[in-house]
Amino acid sequence: MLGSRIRDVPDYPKPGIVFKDITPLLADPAAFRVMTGEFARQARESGATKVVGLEARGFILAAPVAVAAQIGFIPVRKAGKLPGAVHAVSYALEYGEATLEIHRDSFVPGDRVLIVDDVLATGGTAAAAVEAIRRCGAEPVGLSVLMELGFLGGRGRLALDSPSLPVTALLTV
Ligand SMILES: O=P(O)(O)OC[C@H]1O[C@H](OP(=O)(O)OP(=O)(O)O)[C@H](O)[C@@H]1O
Ligand SMILES: Nc1ncnc2[nH]cnc12
Repeated sequence: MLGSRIRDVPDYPKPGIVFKDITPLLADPAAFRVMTGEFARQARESGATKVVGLEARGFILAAPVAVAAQIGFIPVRKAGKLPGAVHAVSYALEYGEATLEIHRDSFVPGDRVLIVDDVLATGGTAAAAVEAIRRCGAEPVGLSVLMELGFLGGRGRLALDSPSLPVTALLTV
């Protein structure tokens, strides 16, 4: 049901990339509710005390999870968007390079953090988020994504740095 709401867009944003467009899913309230409920269940089962969303599509998915699971939402933003003191991590993703940032004071001691995003491709973005959270002194307890592009090896890449981090995908291609 969720898979039928994701649209393939060939050659976007670059030739050779098949872009997984989640906007049809976001426009379908039943599908959005199913997805949010599944992520919220994972948040509860992992004992997460915070949900991190990755700008920009990750924000849309993670914010309702935080509300449903009744835990705080923490934004990881692209460089230059957060007003406070930040930790910054640069990384490569399937179709480019970027720097993400997180407020240094995002967490309290003992916080357990579930990262929520739409797509796990090469794993560069997720690995950078894990590093940023750790630099803040908090513990990542899971990565939950809507769709994993298995052929790009993101899960294996994450396992190199974080062998015990549970990675859960609602859909895998
Ligand atoms: O596994 P990777 O190869 O790192 O790719 C996955 C990331 O790529 C996309 O983010 P993008 O930077 O395009 O941001 P957006 O949400 O602002 O479109 C997607 O939302 C993931 O965060
Ligand atoms: N193929 C893809 N589709 C959508 N988002 C992505 N992020 C990285 N690769 C992607």
